[in-house]
Amino acid sequence: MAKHWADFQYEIYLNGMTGAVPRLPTDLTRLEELTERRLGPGPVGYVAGSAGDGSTARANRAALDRRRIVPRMLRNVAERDLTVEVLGRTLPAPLALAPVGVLSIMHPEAELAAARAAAAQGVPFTLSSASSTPLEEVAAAMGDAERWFQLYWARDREVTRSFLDRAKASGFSVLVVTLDTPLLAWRPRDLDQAYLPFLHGVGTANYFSDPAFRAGLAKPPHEDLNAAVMHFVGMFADPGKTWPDLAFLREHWDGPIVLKGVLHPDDARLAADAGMDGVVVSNHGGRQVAGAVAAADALPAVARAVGDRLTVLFDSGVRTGDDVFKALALGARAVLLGRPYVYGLALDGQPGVEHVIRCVLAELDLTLALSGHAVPGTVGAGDVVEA
Ligand SMILES: Cc1cc2nc3c(=O)[nH]c(=O)nc-3n(C[C@H](O)[C@H](O)[C@H](O)COP(=O)(O)O)c2cc1C
Ligand SMILES: O=C(O)C(=O)c1ccccc1
Repeated sequence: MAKHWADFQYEIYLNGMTGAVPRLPTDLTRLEELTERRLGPGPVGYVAGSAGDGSTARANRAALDRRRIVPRMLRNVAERDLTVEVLGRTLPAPLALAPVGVLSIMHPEAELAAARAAAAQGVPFTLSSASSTPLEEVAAAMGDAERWFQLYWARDREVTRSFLDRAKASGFSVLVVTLDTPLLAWRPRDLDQAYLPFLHGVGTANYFSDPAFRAGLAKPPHEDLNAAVMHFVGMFADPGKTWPDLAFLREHWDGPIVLKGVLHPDDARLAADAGMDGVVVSNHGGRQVAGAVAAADALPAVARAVGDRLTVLFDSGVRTGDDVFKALALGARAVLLGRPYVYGLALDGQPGVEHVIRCVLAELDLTLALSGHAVPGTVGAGDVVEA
């Protein structure tokens, strides 16, 4: 019998009767405010903030809220199984942790705590290129648990090639190439606080430890931090890239490649034509293009265009289990969870991230069951309406 994630519900009730309450609330939408109280406005501003006036981040939420689930009855949901096949591997649920850089601004154990939490729950962890911890250390903390590597596609080919080699050698299976951040967007909240973590060297661990990156420096990073940071700023992303450049990545990465930040169906078709394995329909949590289409509004057309050729993943605005359900109904095979786990990390390290994962999946399990689904695969367009 498959694991019932919903059992977490009675675990909380029964523990609560003996006076043991969860250290974090089960309403995950409260975590941002709690984190702000704990850490102050700079770090939380960076995580919670978005591009421009914040309209894209709000649109992400509105697009999910506007979809309403239409539950079906009497369909035998006694035995449920949230397992899904994604990119050739079996995941315990249609969920992975999204790549989030600079996690040390949230918690001293940063990516190590988040990766251990994901591993403990069996959920894939996606490590950002801009992690605060070198990828080899994160891999070592994960045993043989499923891990994906997010690539910021550097201007410098040798650095990119070195990252791919290192990620491969450290057992990262899926390459997630982020396309929507060739430049950092206009982010007023960070501008007004003059708060940008990587200008202090945070989130540069993979670069500063990389032989190909260091070859471009006159002095090692610890001797001239400013020069190393400016070298990073000038090369970690490349606005000059075009679709034919993907051949280089396809040539140097044997496993699945997923393009993150696709919103237009034609871009999804180009991804398939370039030999990619999947896309993440995402607007980077509203952090890149102010005024962009909500990710959930873009999802159905992308799924219709390439759903039979590519694995379609989704992020941007997912906060609860019912959001995951809605994403499945709109055409996603699985969902990446972003900010909620980052707040769980800030508030309680590894246990905080595990709490967030377990809450989302318990709620998803219950939403599926109460809507008439024993498995994610039966969820479809007919299960939601647009209100
Ligand atoms: C603080 C922060 C840092 C992020 N860093 C990265 C990153 O390094 N690479 C990347 O591909 N996406 C990054 N993202 C975007 C996430 O992967 C994801 O697309 C986004 O958080 C989804 O939106 P949501 O958190 O509102 O659900 C970052 C997001 C946040 C909030
Ligand atoms: O802040 C972000 O959204 C992001 O993607 C990023 C980019 C560079 C370094 C760290 C995070």
